[in-house]
Amino acid sequence: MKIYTKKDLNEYSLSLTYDDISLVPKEISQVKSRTEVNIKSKFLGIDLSVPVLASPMDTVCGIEMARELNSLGCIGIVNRFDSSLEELFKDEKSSEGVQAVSIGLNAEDELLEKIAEKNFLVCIDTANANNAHVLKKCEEVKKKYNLKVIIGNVAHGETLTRLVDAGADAVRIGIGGGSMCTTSIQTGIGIGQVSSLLDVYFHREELKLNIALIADGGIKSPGDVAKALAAGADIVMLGRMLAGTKETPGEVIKYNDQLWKKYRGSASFGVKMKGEFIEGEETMVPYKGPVQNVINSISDGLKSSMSYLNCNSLDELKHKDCFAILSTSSYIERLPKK
Ligand SMILES: NC(=O)C1=CN([C@@H]2O[C@H](COP(=O)(O)OP(=O)(O)OC[C@H]3O[C@@H](n4cnc5c(N)ncnc54)[C@H](OP(=O)(O)O)[C@@H]3O)[C@@H](O)[C@H]2O)C=CC1
Ligand SMILES: Nc1nc2c(ncn2[C@@H]2O[C@H](COP(=O)(O)O)[C@@H](O)[C@H]2O)c(=O)[nH]1
Repeated sequence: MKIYTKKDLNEYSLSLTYDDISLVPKEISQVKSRTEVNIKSKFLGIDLSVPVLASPMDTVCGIEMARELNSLGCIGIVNRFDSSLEELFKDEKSSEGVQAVSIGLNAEDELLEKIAEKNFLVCIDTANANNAHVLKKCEEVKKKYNLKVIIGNVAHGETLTRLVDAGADAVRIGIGGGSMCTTSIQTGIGIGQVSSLLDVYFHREELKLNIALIADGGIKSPGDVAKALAAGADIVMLGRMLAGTKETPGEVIKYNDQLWKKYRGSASFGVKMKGEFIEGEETMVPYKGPVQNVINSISDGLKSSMSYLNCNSLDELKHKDCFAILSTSSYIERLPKK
């Protein structure tokens, strides 16, 4: 069987996603215990214990989630759709423990000044970073307020230099791959998440650009987190994996003797409240309890993956370069059976 490097995968004829690839352990690991594996990193100057960002969706990240993730050594980006941003600036105490917020293209100076006072990380939350108006907003936020800026999304690395020139510090990679996403069905846009990530990764490396890469959408398990980081992401952005946890905004609902919480796309009817350009769905997900359980499971899975691959740091994982492409049967074989 061929062992693929990132470059091989990037040149593969078909677009690939997480379920198409696997990591291959092929050397003697020197790791004595998974507890010793170091998964610490820095993202735009912030120290992380686990390289996870919560997506700025209204059923994923409000103030409570952002605070809890901060205390767990991750980052939660407060969403722009509900009343969270208003609450955040109510008084001095309300923004304690929060590090990042999202804004739309129409964000005004009044809001940006408050954000700048707190020196928050700003995510310009749009579907398409390859848009002149998004780049203009990015330039404005950088020039006027000199904040760290995340923009997105992109599916390909072709325009990466333009994003960097506009001042972007990080980019969300992935169009059409989110679990609530109907963009591909509605528009025919988007490729597999792994191929998107690799393409942007190689553009960054070849052009020696200084921009952090966020693998955003389609990550379903700690194993997918490991694959995304091995494929070149600096951090992963999660929606579905964090949805349903105690700290997400929204009520816990009892139905058929089971507990549920709502999860919906930012371009769903429920968020937009008008029937134009709907590119997202809405669902109920089982209640999962504290988000700490999810983060612990990601931390364990990632450390274990790195131990198999003889990696002691995330930087080593990024340079491991040992992937397989899975046949459909070998993908199915790897799933637990009843
Ligand atoms: N990762 C992904 O694949 C996607 C993610 N999303 C998420 O949903 C959120 C809400 O999306 P949505 O309200 O549709 O749009 P955005 O919030 O991204 O809209 C940003 C602005 O861009 C304009 N625009 C022009 N062309 C497009 C386009 N092709 N897609 C989207 N906007 C466009 C919009 O105006 P007008 O509406 O008048 O055109 C709007 O003024 C996004 O912020 C993003 O987080 C949405 C779609 C895809
Ligand atoms: N096309 C759409 N994409 C959306 C929408 N809302 C969010 N998103 C994207 O999905 C990820 C989360 O993905 P998941 O697989 O972890 O659930 C999020 O960060 C956005 O990039 C939407 O309505 N339409």
